[in-house]
Amino acid sequence: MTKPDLVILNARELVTLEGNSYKPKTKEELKNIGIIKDGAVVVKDEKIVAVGKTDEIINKVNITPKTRVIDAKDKTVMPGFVDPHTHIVFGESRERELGLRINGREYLEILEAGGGILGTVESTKNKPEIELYESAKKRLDTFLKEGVTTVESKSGYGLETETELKQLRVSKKLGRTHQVDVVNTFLGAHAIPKDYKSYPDAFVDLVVDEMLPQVVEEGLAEFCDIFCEKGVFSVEQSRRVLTKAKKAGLLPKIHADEINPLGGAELAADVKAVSADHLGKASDQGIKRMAEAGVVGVLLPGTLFFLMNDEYARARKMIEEGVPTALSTDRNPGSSPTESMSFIISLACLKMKMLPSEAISAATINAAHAINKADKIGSIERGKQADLVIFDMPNHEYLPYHYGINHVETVIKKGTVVV
Ligand SMILES: N=CN[C@@H](CCC(=O)O)C(=O)O
Ligand SMILES: [Zn+2]
Repeated sequence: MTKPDLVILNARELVTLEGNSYKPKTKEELKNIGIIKDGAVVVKDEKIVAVGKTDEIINKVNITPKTRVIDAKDKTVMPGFVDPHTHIVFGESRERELGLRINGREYLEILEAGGGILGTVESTKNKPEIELYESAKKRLDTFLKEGVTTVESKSGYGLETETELKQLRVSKKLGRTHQVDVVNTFLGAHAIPKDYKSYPDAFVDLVVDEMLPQVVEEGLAEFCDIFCEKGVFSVEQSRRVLTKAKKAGLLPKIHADEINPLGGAELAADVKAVSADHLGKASDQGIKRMAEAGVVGVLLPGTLFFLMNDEYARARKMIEEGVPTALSTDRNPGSSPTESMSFIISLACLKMKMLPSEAISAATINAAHAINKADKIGSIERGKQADLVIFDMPNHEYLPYHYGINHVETVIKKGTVVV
């Protein structure tokens, strides 16, 4: 065997997630996370070149003085987490809204009154590109320490062409310069700006006729998303934006049925979206249609937790019906200010009754499918990018169990130790 750059040996549990690079895990498959006891991984030129039991690998591998050898005795090794839904490029966060919400104001009510997303729009417009870059970089640093090695990043705090493009350029630069890989999504239709309050369709015109062509022309995004919600964008407006985006070469995603059951899940199936996200109020029919169409359901329990909801998305129903489920932090300045994928996994188990194995599948290989990158990341398999995390814990079940703690000890990105 060629001389490896890095070898991890003796992992008590090596959680490979193997076998689903071309199709996301559904139903029973979610529980099967491909654990190798006393596992080893071999890395060469940023890629995984061998995976197996330590005693088998050690006989095959040609360790040289240049090989970095990591002893993972008593540790658990997993693929880097993939976060398929974030809003990390923004001006200011909105901690003042916490007191308002504790006193009974609703999230959509705050938005209606010009706060919420619209408040962040103001602070984002006024920030120079370099400041947006520096603050988002810090968020990526935190993600990396939490074991997240790829994130999707949305615009949506501009709501006019110049600021939307500014956010996407910042995000793209982060992808080039930061160790965390960043995948861009255009979310020009994230809220209706104040000036368009009485003319929402005119704002949709602006999104599809002015913003979208420039985003595509500059190659600033792979996906297009929209906030389909009562008082924000209707199902028909969402259909229009996503259909146009698809024609222009961007893959559709949708913020669907987060707070009200509008039919966003059904629309996701109609337009063959890559993912439908939130789904707190998705209907039975919507769930069935998503399963048939193979739309990944990205669940964001951190958001419903932070918005003090008692009800969570019906993960068990979705799994039973065959929706490929994924998990995300939804890192943003107002409804989910966290980078902790581990905490999200705990919430998925405690509030949505997902098993630890199911939640881990949802945060790795299925999350990679939600951003169309499962051929490269999301599992520990030969030929995949060497994005690996070593956790100081005896098994995978310990992750959601000992909650609110970062168990990450070492992060390896493209074969290099970065944490
Ligand atoms: N729900 C809509 N958009 C974001 C929240 C953005 C914000 O509150 O700033 C979300 O996914 O939760
Ligand atoms: Zn979002």
